[in-house]
Amino acid sequence: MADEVILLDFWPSPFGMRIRIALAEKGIKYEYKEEDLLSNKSPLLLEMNPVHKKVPVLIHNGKPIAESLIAVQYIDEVWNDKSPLLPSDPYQRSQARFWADFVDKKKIYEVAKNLWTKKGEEQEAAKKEFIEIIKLLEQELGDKTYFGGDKLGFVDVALIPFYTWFKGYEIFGNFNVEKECPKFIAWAKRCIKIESVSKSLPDQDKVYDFVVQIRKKMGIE
Ligand SMILES: N[C@@H](CCC(=O)N[C@@H](CS)C(=O)NCC(=O)O)C(=O)O
Repeated sequence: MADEVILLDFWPSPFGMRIRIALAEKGIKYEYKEEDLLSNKSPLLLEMNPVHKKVPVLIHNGKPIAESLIAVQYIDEVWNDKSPLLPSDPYQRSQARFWADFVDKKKIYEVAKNLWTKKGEEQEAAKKEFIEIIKLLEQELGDKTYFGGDKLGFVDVALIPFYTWFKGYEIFGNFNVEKECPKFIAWAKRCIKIESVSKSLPDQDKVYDFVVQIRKKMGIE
């Protein structure tokens, strides 16, 4: 019997984008179910992720896997015959996990939210922190084409979705990431040329319009 794969997601979610890329890398067909997080959470989401009540949730043959980095690793383990995302060497694998975890521990999403929701000192502090995080990632990238080496890997999948939000960060934060971190932007541009990435990510203009809409809802001028 064929696998049943469902992704509960919300289109601008960078966490959901990770799972979309991983599924695309493996060539897995799935049903995409959009959660409208701007209105009520669906009974299905509450049932499938009763602990965090957040998207994304991957549902494989009726069983839920929540938390995007865990779901991406699950995909890599279950469909292990194609496009491995994590290295086979245990040490290299630990390092890939370290840097993907770094992305979440540093809370890029929350730091960046202060770029487009705050002004003055708070916004300046967010800008500084954001650039510091990106510079550390640039160091880790070093001379590699991707974090995964010569092909897309776990850290690339964890990180590239945030690039779709950069237009909003830069316009409302009034700064230019490429000026500060050209190597990072060159990496992002390489990633979005890959088919599994390009077909899984919304374009920056669409996410920017979403940011504008949320700012309006929050009453930010
Ligand atoms: N650590 C989680 C983060 C998921 C997350 O923050 N999802 C957001 C959408 S981008 C959400 O569902 N928010 C709804 C809420 O917080 O109630 C993951 O990696 O999956």
